[in-house]
Amino acid sequence: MKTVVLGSGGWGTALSQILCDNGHETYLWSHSPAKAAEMARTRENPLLQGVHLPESLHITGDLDCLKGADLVVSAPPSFAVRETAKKMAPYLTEKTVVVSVSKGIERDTNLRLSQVIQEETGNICKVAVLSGPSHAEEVGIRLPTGCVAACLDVDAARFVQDAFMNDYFRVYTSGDVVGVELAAALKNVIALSCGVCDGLGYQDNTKALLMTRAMAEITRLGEKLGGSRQTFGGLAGMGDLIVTCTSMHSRNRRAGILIGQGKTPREAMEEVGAVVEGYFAAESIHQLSERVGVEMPISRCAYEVLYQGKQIRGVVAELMTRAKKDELLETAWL
Ligand SMILES: NC(=O)c1ccc[n+]([C@@H]2O[C@H](COP(=O)([O-])OP(=O)(O)OC[C@H]3O[C@@H](n4cnc5c(N)ncnc54)[C@H](O)[C@@H]3O)[C@@H](O)[C@H]2O)c1
Ligand SMILES: O=P(O)(O)OC[C@H](O)CO
Repeated sequence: MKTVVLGSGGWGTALSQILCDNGHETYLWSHSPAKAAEMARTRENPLLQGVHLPESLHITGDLDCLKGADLVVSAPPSFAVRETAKKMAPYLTEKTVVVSVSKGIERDTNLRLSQVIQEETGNICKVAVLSGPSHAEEVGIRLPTGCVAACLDVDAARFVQDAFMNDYFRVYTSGDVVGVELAAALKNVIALSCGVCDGLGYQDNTKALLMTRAMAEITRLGEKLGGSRQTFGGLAGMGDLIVTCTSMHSRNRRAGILIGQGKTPREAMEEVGAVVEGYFAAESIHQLSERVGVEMPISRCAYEVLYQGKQIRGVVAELMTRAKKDELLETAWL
């Protein structure tokens, strides 16, 4: 079949390689024609160092590659999902499946990214999401990885599973689009916070405390917004939280380390040099949790440090000395 990946960051590029490996006619589109030409010439993406892209991969800056596509992968950073969806819309038919792989929440509207795509494409096509513990750097060198393909339409979820699954990329299906998408966005704020702990010199006890209590608050908000509890204990939830909080591949964690060492959020993001979704998601999550009345102490503290200039050590002391709780009463997700 014909597949098109829109967005040539590390993740779009790694996914386009899987689709090539699986024998699909695959196009990787970059919003920068110059960048597309350079990648086509070198067969490399500087964001995915050491990976030589398959000769069968078509790399282009021309949106006409979308003509007749069976599967379209939406892979830009969250801030560009709406403009990318507007661009793809004229090419879609009722047979096209669009799969969103970006991890975030749209600023201003606080919509999930599949909702943004659905808004811009009408109900022409089916929209699925693909998420899980999956750093592009490792998928790029074909290390065993697992993800979840979620769609309300079971056939579309299976279609995505079939398109991507192979001996190094295992895909499970799910009907919980809301949970899978929220888990992806929410964990980025926690990965950034784990990085801050590293930057401060805190060690393993602190990070285990942070990750475990973060799961409780992520699940609280996710369920309130319509996600299934089980999803947060699965690959897209716990799995992605673990990988992002512990890996040096994580841009969110790396930005957090720099902030913990004293850099401002802006300086940290510039130094990381790739999209740090957790910074943007922190604001949306703060607004969403306030709107629906869900307590999220860790995410709120991250918001206060990132957007209100609160002192990190003061915030940590505040978290540690919150009102006393009973763990079983407070850990409904278990
Ligand atoms: N990198 C990963 O391991 C990984 C894994 C899973 C999900 N994701 C998610 O995928 C999304 C993309 O991340 P990434 O790591 O591929 O990005 P990246 O940081 O590697 O690169 C960002 C890319 O976005 C492109 N871009 C910038 N403005 C654009 C626009 N207006 N329209 C289209 N493209 C534009 C740039 O050309 C650049 O190539 C993010 O939401 C991220 O959370 C990333
Ligand atoms: O590099 P990060 O922090 O954006 O994380 C990438 C993926 O979400 C890991 O699954």
